[in-house]
Amino acid sequence: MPIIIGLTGGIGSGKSAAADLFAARGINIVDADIAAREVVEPGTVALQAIAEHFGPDILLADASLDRRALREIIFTHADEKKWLETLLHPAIRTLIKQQLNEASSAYTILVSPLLLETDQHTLVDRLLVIDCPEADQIQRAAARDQSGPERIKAIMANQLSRDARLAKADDILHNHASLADLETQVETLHQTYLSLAQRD
Ligand SMILES: CC(C)(COP(=O)(O)OP(=O)(O)OC[C@H]1O[C@@H](n2cnc3c(N)ncnc32)[C@H](O)[C@@H]1O)[C@@H](O)C(=O)NCCC(=O)NCCS
Ligand SMILES: Nc1ncnc2c1ncn2[C@@H]1O[C@H](COP(=O)(O)OP(=O)(O)OP(=O)(O)O)[C@@H](O)[C@H]1O
Repeated sequence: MPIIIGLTGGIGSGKSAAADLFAARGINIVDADIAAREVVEPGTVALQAIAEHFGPDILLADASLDRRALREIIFTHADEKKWLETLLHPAIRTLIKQQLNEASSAYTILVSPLLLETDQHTLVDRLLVIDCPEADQIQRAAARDQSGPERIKAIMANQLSRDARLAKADDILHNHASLADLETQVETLHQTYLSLAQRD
């Protein structure tokens, strides 16, 4: 199996932006946030369990999950977050493993906000952390999600601290400057990973 690079970072740190730059270089990306959406699509057992637990108001008119409503609940009620994670994380892991097995590029990237908070880190060979000042995380995520800074801070409080994440990194992308600057760093790492993949 090709080497798997785990890409993680806090909300709004630039994981998707970095993953897009690796994808543009032909690298297969497995994205835990996308897997997390797939396991709750209409018709899944997980969505049915969520509707039974939180009540039918958690569904939109088209029977899909009201993600904004669930987000409000789980980041203000720790017990409900635990319940949801116990339901979803095993299903997300199974789907991620399946998608990693299907990857065919020289190396593969698993991008996940909770790589270190869950057992997903056991699926990767090397850890790439994307990092930026917390003020940038809050400003970028709030602008992207049309959400208040307090909401973003509440999510950050449920994720590993910046220092704890950096302490575990094999490689770091410093995303405090422009997207062009990020691309320069991605290109350098891409060459490193290609060399590592050839050695394997
Ligand atoms: C609560 C939900 C419905 C909110 O959906 P929404 O579309 O608003 O956000 P999205 O899924 O794009 O997540 C945005 C960001 O929130 C953060 N986040 C999401 N879930 C969690 C969590 N359980 N703990 C900490 N941070 C989280 C991540 O940084 C993520 O990138 C959704 O995030 C969810 O189902 N979370 C539980 C599953 C999970 O843990 N997913 C994370 C990937 S494994
Ligand atoms: N260096 C940068 N300069 C300006 N904007 C940036 C930069 N990096 C990322 N962004 C923007 O900031 C926002 C957050 O980035 P992105 O969505 O990649 O973060 P993420 O880590 O994937 O977040 P999440 O954990 O919520 O999935 C996006 O709108 C993105 O385009």
